Amino acid sequence: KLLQRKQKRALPMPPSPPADPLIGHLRIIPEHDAHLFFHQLSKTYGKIISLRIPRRTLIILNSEKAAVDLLEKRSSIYSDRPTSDVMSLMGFVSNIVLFPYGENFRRHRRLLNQYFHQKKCLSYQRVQVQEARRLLLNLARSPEKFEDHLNRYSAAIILNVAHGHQVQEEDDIYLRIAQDVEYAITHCAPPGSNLVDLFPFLKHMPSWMPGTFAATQARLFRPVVDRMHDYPFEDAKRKLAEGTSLDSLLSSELEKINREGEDYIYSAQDIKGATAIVYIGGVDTTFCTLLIFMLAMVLYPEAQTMAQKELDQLTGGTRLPTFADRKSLPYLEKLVQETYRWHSSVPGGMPHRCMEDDVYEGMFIPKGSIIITNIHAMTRDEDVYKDPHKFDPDRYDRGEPYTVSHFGFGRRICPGRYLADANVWIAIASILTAFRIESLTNDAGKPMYPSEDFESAITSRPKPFECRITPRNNDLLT
Ligand code: HEM
Repeated sequence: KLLQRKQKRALPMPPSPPADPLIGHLRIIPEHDAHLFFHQLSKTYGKIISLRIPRRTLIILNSEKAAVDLLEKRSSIYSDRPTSDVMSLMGFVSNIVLFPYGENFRRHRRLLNQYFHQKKCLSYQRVQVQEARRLLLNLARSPEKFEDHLNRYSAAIILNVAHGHQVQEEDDIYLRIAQDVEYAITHCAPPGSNLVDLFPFLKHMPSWMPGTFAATQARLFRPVVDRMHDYPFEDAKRKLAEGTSLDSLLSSELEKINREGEDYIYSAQDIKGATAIVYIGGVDTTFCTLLIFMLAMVLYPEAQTMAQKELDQLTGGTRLPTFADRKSLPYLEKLVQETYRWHSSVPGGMPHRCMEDDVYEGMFIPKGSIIITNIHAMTRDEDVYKDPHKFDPDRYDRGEPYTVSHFGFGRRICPGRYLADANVWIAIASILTAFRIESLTNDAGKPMYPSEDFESAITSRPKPFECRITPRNNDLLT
């Protein structure tokens, strides 16, 4: 075994750009849009790259094949996560995203699977259809606020099925709490990417030391994060006592805690953590995907026309689509898949951690390496997709494959993917049936196309843009 280990360690690591002494590649890794930088590096150094920063090795995977070969086919050693001190300081303590691979991870995964496995998600279709209709009415009423409406849609479904809460038209307290938490997360930087995470010892330094900014911020934001965990739980307890609960993850779990008490395998803390992460993992990702779809429709009107023709043929223009129609809408399916591929809403993926020394294609991957799944590079891989920057649903007729990377990999694959995919599909199908989405025009009637710019933290969305959203058939909007 010792010999094997020595033989592995004698192999070269994946290629890297030149490094500085001591700090390695720390200086060249940008704080923002690292996925673009890593993609660029892959053009010079190959699709698997290693970077060194103090106390850590990063292995960047820029190809879907490598990610599947390692994170899925060897999932028993690639399903760990690097720790995030910032997120723990902020109060995300019972949060599956941050759990190392082990018993707690498995317990939480089982809990989420109970509520979000493929068949269970069929029971949420009624809520999804109802929220899609409300989305259309909101878009008809104030099309210029399309961002707000898409955000509300994405939140309303999660809050209904996970928290048992029905979003209010005005000033909803759940949305307000979530907004505060979103602000907190974006101001503390994504896990693994800031100084406190790279040098965990910094969090014990006084907060005036340079470089400890994120830790101070994290502590400041703690009450906001605590509220996201505590408020829904207390609210659900109250509703259960009053007999006014809606069926949801939270109400079912509370009933089990009440029934089984201390013997129940999930504690109040577990349930609070699970509902919080379903919100954090599920709302912004869905919202960003829908914004990406809107931008694609403005920039690629022909794809939109094709999808609308297909929808009109099926529905006769007299009704809105339902989930039962999905199989009969092949062009729409390609358009949805192309939305996932064209621009991923989680372009840098979530980091995994390798638990054993490993060898892949003759390259050594040391135990403890952080594995970055560069989904952006995978879905824009020129060896797989012709003109990858182009939004082109017809590419799949030429034999190009649907991407499998947008929901991540292996035992860490997104547990909410069935719910998410249905949220995205019914929203897109409904919007395209009811509205035409177009660029604004200048005084001479020429289209003023928005630029294809994105802003990214963990999730990525188009920079704010304007468009014209006009009803195609008012009868569908009553
Ligand atoms: C279009 C929407 C969504 C996208 C693009 C998306 C994407 C992802 C990705 C890329 C990961 C990382 C997987 C990995 O580590 O390899 C992930 C993890 C996760 N997602 Fe999603 N997601 C979406 C919606 C949802 C929804 C609706 C939920 C909740 C119901 C959810 C809950 C989670 C959780 C809890 C994790 C962490 C899993 C773990 O660490 O084991 N996501 N998602």
